[in-house]
Amino acid sequence: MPLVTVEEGESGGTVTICLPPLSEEDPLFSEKKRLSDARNLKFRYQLPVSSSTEEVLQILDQIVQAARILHMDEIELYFAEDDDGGPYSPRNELESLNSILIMINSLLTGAKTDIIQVLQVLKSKIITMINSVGVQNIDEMIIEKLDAGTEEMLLIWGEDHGVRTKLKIAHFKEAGRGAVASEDISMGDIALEIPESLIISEDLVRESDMYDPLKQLDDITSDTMLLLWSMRERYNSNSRFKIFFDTLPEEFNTGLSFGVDALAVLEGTLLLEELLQAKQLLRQQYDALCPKLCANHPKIFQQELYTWDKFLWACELWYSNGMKVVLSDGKLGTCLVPIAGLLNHSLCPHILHYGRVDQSTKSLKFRVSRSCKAGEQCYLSYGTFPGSHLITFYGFLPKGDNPYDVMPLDFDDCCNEDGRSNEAWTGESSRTTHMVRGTWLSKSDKPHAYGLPPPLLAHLRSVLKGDGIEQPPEGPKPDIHKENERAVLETVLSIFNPMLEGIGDSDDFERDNSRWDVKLAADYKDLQRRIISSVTKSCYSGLEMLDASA
Ligand SMILES: C[S@@+](CC[C@H](N)C(=O)[O-])C[C@H]1O[C@@H](n2cnc3c(N)ncnc32)[C@H](O)[C@@H]1O
Repeated sequence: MPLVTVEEGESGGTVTICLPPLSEEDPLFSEKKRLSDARNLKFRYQLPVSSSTEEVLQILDQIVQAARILHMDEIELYFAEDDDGGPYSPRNELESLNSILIMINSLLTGAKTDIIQVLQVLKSKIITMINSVGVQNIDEMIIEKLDAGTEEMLLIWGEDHGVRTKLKIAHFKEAGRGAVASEDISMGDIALEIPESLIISEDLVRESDMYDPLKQLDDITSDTMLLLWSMRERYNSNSRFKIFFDTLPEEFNTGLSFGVDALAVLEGTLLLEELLQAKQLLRQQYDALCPKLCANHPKIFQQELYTWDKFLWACELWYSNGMKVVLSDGKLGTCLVPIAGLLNHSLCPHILHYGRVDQSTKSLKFRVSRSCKAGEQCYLSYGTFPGSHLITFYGFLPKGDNPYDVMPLDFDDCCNEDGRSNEAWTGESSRTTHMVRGTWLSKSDKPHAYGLPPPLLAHLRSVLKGDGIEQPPEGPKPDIHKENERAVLETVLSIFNPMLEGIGDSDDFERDNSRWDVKLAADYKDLQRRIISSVTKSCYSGLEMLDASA
């Protein structure tokens, strides 16, 4: 789906700028519409060519606010406060600003002289804004060494097979290998291009002798077939991808490999349960598949290549390096993409979209959405994941404030006593799942916002008031009743105070000398403690404020 469509209109000395209208097919349509209406934002703007720079920038501010709403995801929308026009997250900001830049560039092509000036003012401001997203959000890693042995050979192999790159490989203290710009890469440029023929995809299993026995199994997915294929290919000295397999780590260090000490540190967190369940599921999958395949087809599935440890290694490989790609035949699948698999993740990435093979060039292009200077690490976005997911499947916590680090809250009371659901503001059945995140991320100045998400407050206010009708979080000012407010804050405290007790005080061991998993588990627990304490502190300040205004 194109992010932006361009409609140029010029009548009577006006430039018309159209953002794509909100689509009713967007599952978040009604909430985005409500928010844009509440803020009086439009998706079509008219700029007189005679406008002063100040006037142009004022309209641009409105355009940017509207684009931010268009590009909001569910979490950003859930936490959006009515007095905060953004930015909401580096991802949302980069998407929004890039979509406007694409539109302006397209308007500039063939524009008449009088409108070029207005468009240039817009363009230069947008470029400044994009650059400042990087400056404000990036936390650089420390390069340990640039020269990278086998990785260098992987790059040479790639270039011999049609890879084009403006990246070289470096080692970083915090993240192992990563990619660094070997020259200045400008916004919109392609940092890396991988021919489709180098992508490890389902087709390779279909072409192999494994396909016959595998396709006879019930319920086996293409992803699992490919995982089993990679377990053997890893040791195939004649593999076309030998150099790729040779550069893979011996150990992946994801949450799936946490030892007992690390798991003990996680006591009191939801992550402990998640990790144990994920591992148990993998073990069940292994037991159901590998022993039988090895017994029935010993020539194809050699027992020594299909041990539990090797299966777990392959799972970690696919979880931490797999990319969802739409191939040129239109099929979507999880693939391994040599060289691209060396890019690290950032909350403020350079590369946001990379999942579709270009039909005309039959290659996967990694285009930067913000510039990357020579020598800077070039980052990818792995997705909008909370820390628990990144630890489980990738084995790290990103630096900086992660807006997707949310704690879910399930409420049973989705309906009123008479059984009506609360459809007043959502237009859909009411949420049963709410969430919180660190209240330091809230930018609202409203006295009754408490740093908590508007839908959660609306839900609790209505449930505790007893009328069961939720106020639209962005709608007319909610009626503030002090006793109701107190009850809301006390309810939140009654959930989070026991959690804080359960998680306990900060572990007082020497982290720097601990194993990687124990240190990571302790960092995760600190983060959870910080989020929970921010919620309880905000509630206590809210209660104090209510007392003071009594
Ligand atoms: C796709 S690979 C990237 C290349 C990887 N650094 C390597 O040396 O093979 C994903 C892995 O890189 C590491 N990684 C990626 N982004 C990171 C980050 N921001 N901080 C720490 N580690 C990161 C994690 O170990 C993750 O599982």
